[in-house]
Amino acid sequence: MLAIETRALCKRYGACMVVEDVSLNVPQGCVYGFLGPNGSGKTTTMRLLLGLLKPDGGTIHLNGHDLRRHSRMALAHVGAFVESTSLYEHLDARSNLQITCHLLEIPLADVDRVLEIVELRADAKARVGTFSLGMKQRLALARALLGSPRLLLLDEPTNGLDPDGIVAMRELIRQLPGQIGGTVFVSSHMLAEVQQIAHHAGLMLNGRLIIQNDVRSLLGTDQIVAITVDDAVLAKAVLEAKGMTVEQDANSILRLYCSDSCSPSQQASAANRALIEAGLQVAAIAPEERTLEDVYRNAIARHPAGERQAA
Ligand SMILES: Nc1ncnc2c1ncn2[C@@H]1O[C@H](COP(=O)(O)OP(=O)(O)OP(=O)(O)O)[C@@H](O)[C@H]1O
Repeated sequence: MLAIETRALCKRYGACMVVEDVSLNVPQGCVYGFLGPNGSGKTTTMRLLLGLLKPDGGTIHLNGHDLRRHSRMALAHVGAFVESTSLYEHLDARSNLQITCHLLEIPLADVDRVLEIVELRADAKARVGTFSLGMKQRLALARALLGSPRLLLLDEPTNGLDPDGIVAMRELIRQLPGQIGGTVFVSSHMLAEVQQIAHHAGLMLNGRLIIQNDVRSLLGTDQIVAITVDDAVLAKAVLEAKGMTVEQDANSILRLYCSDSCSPSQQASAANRALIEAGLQVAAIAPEERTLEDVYRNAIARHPAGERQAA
């Protein structure tokens, strides 16, 4: 059973389709990074998942329950913060959480548990108006954690945070699946951040989910070998004469594009041998690490929706 499963989810505003044919597969127990530039449809999708918006087409299942038919069961173990989080600034952190407990009929004892998780226990009696943005975000996260949800939806939790706040939130999110025994679905446009914490990722563009996979597969086995050599022009000619595909960048680093029939390490050895036989000095030769940013840029370049956006 998936934590979130949507099929052909659609939402339009007027004539504009802002979520189109989105089929999410979010496994249990993972951090799922829901990525995309501003306006790509992430928040709208999250509002659909929470039943705050009605879809124009498609289905949503949360923890195996159909959101349309059995919304109470589907949302029973879901916590969220979506967009600007409203906190009572004139009250202290504990009181803010207690109000939510009263509203949702959650035992007050849960307040200490969630304050502990977000590391705000020492500030429980401080007025929220005096909190930094990072502390407010963590308090909003604490509120979403009340009632022990098994699925947590977080919309841009690092928005507006300074570097320290981003690191603190990232570390919190990384640990959440273990702490809640469940799944964290987190939207962001900060790909490098998400790459550090997400096991799975989905990439949105112009309302469409253009890629979805586990992060390891998305980053793939390295298919490019970077080579630093004393004479890049000669080296390129030597490798091309051996039938290899090579490009030279502005810093005279060569990129060897590996063929499917050979692993990157085999190609690296073959290239190294050829260069040394040609009397060249190889300073460095190693598979190049890909990032989610690379994956995303490639996908946008290849995808028709990306061409529309670029036009
Ligand atoms: N209530 C609305 N009425 C009309 N259009 C809307 C409404 N809400 C969102 N949109 C449009 O839907 C598209 C997707 O917006 P959405 O907020 O879902 O994107 P997003 O990926 O979350 O962006 P951001 O990262 O900026 O929050 C945008 O073009 C936006 O202008």
